[in-house]
Amino acid sequence: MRRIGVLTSGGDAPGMNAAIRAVVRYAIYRNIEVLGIKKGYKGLIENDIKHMDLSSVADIIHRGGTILGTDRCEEFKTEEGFNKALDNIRYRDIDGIIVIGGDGSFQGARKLSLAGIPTIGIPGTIDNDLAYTEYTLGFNTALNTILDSISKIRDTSSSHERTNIIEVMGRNCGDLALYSGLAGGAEVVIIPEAPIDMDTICETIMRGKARGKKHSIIMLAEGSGNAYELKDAITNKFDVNIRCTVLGYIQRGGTPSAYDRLLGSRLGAKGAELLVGGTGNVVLGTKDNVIFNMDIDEALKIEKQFDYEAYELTKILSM
Ligand SMILES: Nc1ncnc2c1ncn2[C@@H]1O[C@H](COP(=O)(O)OP(=O)(O)O)[C@@H](O)[C@H]1O
Ligand SMILES: O=P(O)(O)OC[C@H]1O[C@](O)(COP(=O)(O)O)[C@@H](O)[C@@H]1O
Repeated sequence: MRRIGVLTSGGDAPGMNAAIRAVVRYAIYRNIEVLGIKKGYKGLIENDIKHMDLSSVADIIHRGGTILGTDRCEEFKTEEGFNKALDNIRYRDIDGIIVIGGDGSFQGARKLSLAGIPTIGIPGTIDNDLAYTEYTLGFNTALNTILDSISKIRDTSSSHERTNIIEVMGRNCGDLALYSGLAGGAEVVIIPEAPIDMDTICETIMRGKARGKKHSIIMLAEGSGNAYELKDAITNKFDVNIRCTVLGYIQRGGTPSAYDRLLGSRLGAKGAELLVGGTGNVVLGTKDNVIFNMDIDEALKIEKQFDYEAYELTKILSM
């Protein structure tokens, strides 16, 4: 290998910059040239690709977002778009590509590998919805951002003796709501993996009030509904002082936590090391904090296990 590319794709996530920095610096350390592909797969289609040197990744390790930009590029899924991308990869003499993103991005990486371009996937998404790995880049930072918000919302909810519904990201995966609910002392956690009926929600809030609780927190994953609709449904059932907070994109930005900077640095360097050594069509992950690699197809087949223990513990501890 003489020249590798790196791109970030799908939703951005804190820690992606640490990973880009590690890819670039590790490859240069091994005398390999790195090209930065802008806006995910869109940059491949539009030939928006830049040479990167040591200083292109200076002063980014502490920044959220991604310096390469990202995109949800529908065109790349079409045959025409994919072929344009392939032409540009060949035109730029790119020998292999590191893709930092989620499962959709890995589908794209898999297709490139099948077309003869070795790819390595680095898991980057705040949702933590990739089953094959313990943690994805950005999840830890987003969790801490949510926890900070829960603490603030608890203060005011307590003063006003209110229930607050906090809606967080997570389309198919409730990890952000579940673990922030456990760490933030929520009374109710509503996630796609564990549907809950309205009566149970109302009874939990009423039971808390009856034993003198000043406030209740309901964590709602976006994949399980809308905070304002839930509020209406609860207030139709019983008289309760309730407010909603939709955290939105605040969860995706911000300076990455120590954990995500370390994870990004380790995954980025390992990805470059493997690619330079000729390995392709794999994704990187961690198990017991040790980095491993796995065939992309195998990794994408693994189904996420629901952490029932954490879910039950949240209920027990918030009695
Ligand atoms: N089946 C697919 N084939 C080729 N490319 C895909 C496929 N699915 C997704 N992608 C590419 O990956 C990008 C990111 O996917 P998306 O699902 O939006 O985010 P994530 O990677 O975080 O799951 C898409 O915009 C598209 O360019
Ligand atoms: O930025 P967009 O396109 O509005 O996407 C919002 C979605 O992105 C996420 O933040 C992360 O999604 P990814 O899996 O693409 O990283 C989801 O939680 C959220 O539903």
